Formats: sequence, structure tokens, C-alpha cells
Amino acid sequence: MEPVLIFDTTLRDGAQGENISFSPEDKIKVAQRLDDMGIHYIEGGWPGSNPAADRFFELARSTEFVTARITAFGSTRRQGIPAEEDANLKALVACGSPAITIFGKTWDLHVVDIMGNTLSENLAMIEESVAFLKGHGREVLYDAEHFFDGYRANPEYAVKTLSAALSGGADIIVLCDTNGGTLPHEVTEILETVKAALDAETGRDIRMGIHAHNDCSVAVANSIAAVQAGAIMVQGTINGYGERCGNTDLTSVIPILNLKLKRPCVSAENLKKLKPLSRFVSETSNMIPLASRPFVGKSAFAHKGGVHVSAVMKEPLSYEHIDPEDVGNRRRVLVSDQAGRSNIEYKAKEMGIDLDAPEFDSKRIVNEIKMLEQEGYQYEVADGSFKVLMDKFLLQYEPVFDLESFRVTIEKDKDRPCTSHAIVKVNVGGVSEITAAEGHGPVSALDNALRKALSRFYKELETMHLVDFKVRVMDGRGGTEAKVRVLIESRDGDDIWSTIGVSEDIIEASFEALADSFQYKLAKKK
Ligand SMILES: CC(=O)SCCNC(=O)CCNC(=O)[C@H](O)C(C)(C)COP(=O)(O)OP(=O)(O)OC[C@H]1O[C@@H](n2cnc3c(N)ncnc32)[C@H](O)[C@@H]1OP(=O)(O)O
Ligand SMILES: CC(=O)C(=O)O
Repeated sequence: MEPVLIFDTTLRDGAQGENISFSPEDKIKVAQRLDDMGIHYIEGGWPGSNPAADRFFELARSTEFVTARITAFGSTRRQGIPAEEDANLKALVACGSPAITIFGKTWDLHVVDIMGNTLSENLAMIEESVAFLKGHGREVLYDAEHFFDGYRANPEYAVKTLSAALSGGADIIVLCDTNGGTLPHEVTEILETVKAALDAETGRDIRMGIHAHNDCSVAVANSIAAVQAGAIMVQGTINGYGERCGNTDLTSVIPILNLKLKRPCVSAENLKKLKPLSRFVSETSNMIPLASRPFVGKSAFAHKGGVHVSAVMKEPLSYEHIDPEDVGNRRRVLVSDQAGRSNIEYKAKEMGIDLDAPEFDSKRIVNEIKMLEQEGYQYEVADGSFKVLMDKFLLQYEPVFDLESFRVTIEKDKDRPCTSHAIVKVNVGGVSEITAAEGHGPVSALDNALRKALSRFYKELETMHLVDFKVRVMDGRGGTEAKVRVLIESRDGDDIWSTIGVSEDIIEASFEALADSFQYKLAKKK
């Protein structure tokens, strides 16, 4: 059976998603990662539509791609002019990509009502545009826009548009669910019928592809249905980015094809690059990675319920449909008020804590954690504080400092922005230290003052930074007296950890999270 070809359109359809844009240099970096993953086609953009698209193709011409064919995207010629005079088609040829995808109209509604065209001129536009590009020696993929809607409205005409593309010499016919309103059973039925008709008409096994949008949340299911109905190409994007609700998420399609349907489209070794690729594309496009994204999300193999963790510790298959490492992901165990003993034992093991120590009474620890979670602590997102807490439970806690007092002041003058100052008094091994510092806001001032006080004793603090600070009001009904939960993320080189503080006073909650962060860092060194 022919392997399924993966066509990535992150850099074109993905970039049509809200809040997503790539510089030409970003696009090249993403394209190189896609190539490294073994993706077959990379659609870089629409030449002539904007300077960034043109610059991408210029850069792509001098970049070596090992497996991927760079593909340019554009429309059929404008109505009423010969293909060779059409600026868009000329730009497609000039960009130098070895493959070109052009989209044309299938749906009579679009031909007549939207474009003000005639049905016959539309067929001529499709055939002549494909023939023009083939005449320049390019592989041509024909994207039949709105194919499924067009087919439902006027099946005979919809199939004629595909025949026109084939007469022009199209290499692959891609059926597009442009509005994303089609369901998997319709994809199966329509693709099978249309392929049979085209095969019979041409006497060939026509190579078909699918391009699905996710407006009904079934773009992946539609793409898989298409493959099972005979398609040999899936178009989609990394993380499902794309116009409106997005495109087919290739981070699901690829592992489904490889691991479930046994139709490998990338090597097993490359499949392990899937999660890093997903994260790279999120970072490059400045989108927050979706934790619950199947296969590649942070939570895709995260176990929280005690029943699950207990079973997974005995046999991972009990609550995991694949081995997370096959897609470059990893198993995580969360500690929360839904935890049982197994979660604690698993986490302790991960942290190198001796489960057989006499102080290790996981049942007592679970109960105490549940009580703390009732008060608002949430250890599943605060690994640093969880470690500090475990040290306390196991009588291994050696405070790296004792707080004697702190004071924070905020000043606002009529004509000047707010300024914050903090004074901190700590005791380290019997030596008192008092320091003052200012900062961009009270937490920053407190962080600076505490760091200044401790750095006299601990030089290693120089490399540690606070990278994120989040505050959540836990019970809105208390108004300004409600409890708040502060989460702080700190970093030292590649090591990142989170700590938590809870109080009715936001400064006290922040101090608690800061103190845990310093404790985690310095105790780890010890
Ligand atoms: C389903 C899809 O995702 S298709 C891809 C959609 N992506 C984009 O549109 C992003 C890039 N697009 C652009 O930068 C611009 O739209 C451009 C440069 C391509 C065109 O810009 P403009 O010439 O100003 O046209 P505009 O965007 O207003 O309208 C699109 C034109 O393309 C025409 N057109 C649409 N589809 C086709 C087609 N398949 N074949 C020929 N012409 C087409 C429309 O009729 C319209 O022409 P009109 O202005 O004469 O009515
Ligand atoms: C071609 C394309 O992007 C679509 O029809 O959705």
C-alpha cells in the first residue's frame, strides 16, 4: 500500500489562524524542523500576496531540505485573462518551488454568486491554470475548495471541476472541507464515490488528498476517514493552527497513522520528535501550548486520580493508550486532592526519596496534602513547594534561612508612577542580615531584598531568576478579603520549578512562594 504523504500547511493555512504570524526567518526554521521530522510537503505561503511570503521562497531556494518538497500556494487564474498573463500564476512559477498547490472553485454558489463567474469559465480557469504550471515542469496539487459543500449542492458540477484539473495534468486532487461542516461518514461516502468515478473516467488510480477544517471538531477524524476511503495525502498543520477553528492537527494524524493504523508516514525514530516539534511551533508562533492536546500536550499522559496512578504504577497500559515516549512525551503524576497513596509514592520515587525510610507514611502525607489543598494549595502545579513539603514530612527539612521580619511600602505621588520598596531581616545560621531594595512592584522589591540578604551567604543565587508570577483569587465571594493563591516560577539554567503561597494577604502569599523557591534551590544544592 502506498505510504500516506503528509502535507504541512502550518506556514500558510496555520498562519491564517488568529494571532499567528511568522517572520520569513521563523518560517525557514519551522520548515527545517518539519523536514527533519520527515514531512513530505511543506507549504510555505502564497507568493506575491505579501513581501514576507516572497522572502520565504527566496530563503528556501538556498536552504537544503532532505525529505520535504517546498510547495507554493495560490489560486487559479483570474477570469477573462489567459493563464500566462495572470500575475498570481507567474509569481507561483517565479518563486521556484518544485511543487505548487492551486485552489479552485467547486461550489456553484461561489462560482456564480461570489465570483460573478460562469460555470464554464470556472472549468476553463482550473484546467488552463493547472496546465500552465505543469508546462513549467512543476508537480501540481489541486485543492478543490469547498469540495464537500459543492458536491452536496451540485454533485455533477463538483466532479467536473476535478476532471478539469485532471485534464490540465494535476498530480494529486485534494478534496477540501473548507467550511469544516462535513462529518466523517460523509467524507467516507463522498470520497469513495468520487474516486471511483474519476478512476473510471481516466482509467487510472487517481491520487487523492484531504484538507479538513475543524469547525465541527472532527478534522482529524475526517482526515483519517479519508485515508481509509483511499486518500494518500493528508494536509494539516502542527497543533491544528489555521483559519477559524483551525485545520487538521498533524500532531494527532501522524501518530494515529503510524501507531494505530499501521500506515507509517514518518519513521519510528522521527515520531519521537513530535512533541518537541509541537512545542517549537508553539514557541515560534508565540501561542501558549495546549496542555490537553492529544499525544503532545503536557497533560496527555498526566495521571491525577489515585485509582489511575495506582494502576499505572503496576502496568502503564492500564490508563495509557500508547507509550508516551513513542511520540517524545512523558508520563506525569500529579499530586492533588484527588491523589491516593500511589501518587505520593510515584512522585517521591521521581524525586529520589527513599520510600522505605521509617518516616515515610504515605497515608498520613496524603491526608495532610488533602487538607492543605482544601486551604487552597495546589501541589500539582508547584513541584518546588511539593519537594519542600516532602522534606518537612520526612524530617529532612533544614531551613536555609529564618525570616525575622519584612516590610513592604508602595508610594504613589500625583505626578509620578508607583514605586515599591522592601526591607527584609533574615537569620542564617545565627547571623542576622537586614537589607533593603526597590523593585517594579512590591513582589519584585521583596524578591530583590530577600535575594540581597541571602546572597551574602549563598553565592549560587546569582544565577537564579524569577520568570513568572501568577495570582488567582480563590473565592471571589470574599471580595478584597478573599484568599489568594500565588504561583511563582523560577529558573536556574535549564532547571525550572514552581512554588506556591496562599494567604488572605497577597504580599504574604507572595513571600511564602518566594521563600519556598529559595529553599528549593538552596536545599537542592546541599
Ligand atoms: C480557502 C483558503 O484558505 S484560500 C486562501 C486564503 N488565503 C488568503 O486569502 C491569504 C492571502 N491573500 C491575500 O493576500 C490577498 O487576498 C491576495 C493578495 C491573494 C488577493 O488580494 P486582492 O487582489 O486585493 O483580492 P481580495 O483579497 O480582495 O479578493 C480575492 C480575489 O480573489 C478572487 N478569487 C478567489 N478565489 C479565486 C480562485 N480560485 N481563482 C481565481 N480568483 C479567485 C476573488 O474573486 C477576488 O477577486 P475580486 O477582487 O476580483 O473579486
Ligand atoms: C485550500 C484551503 O485552504 C481550503 O479550502 O480550506
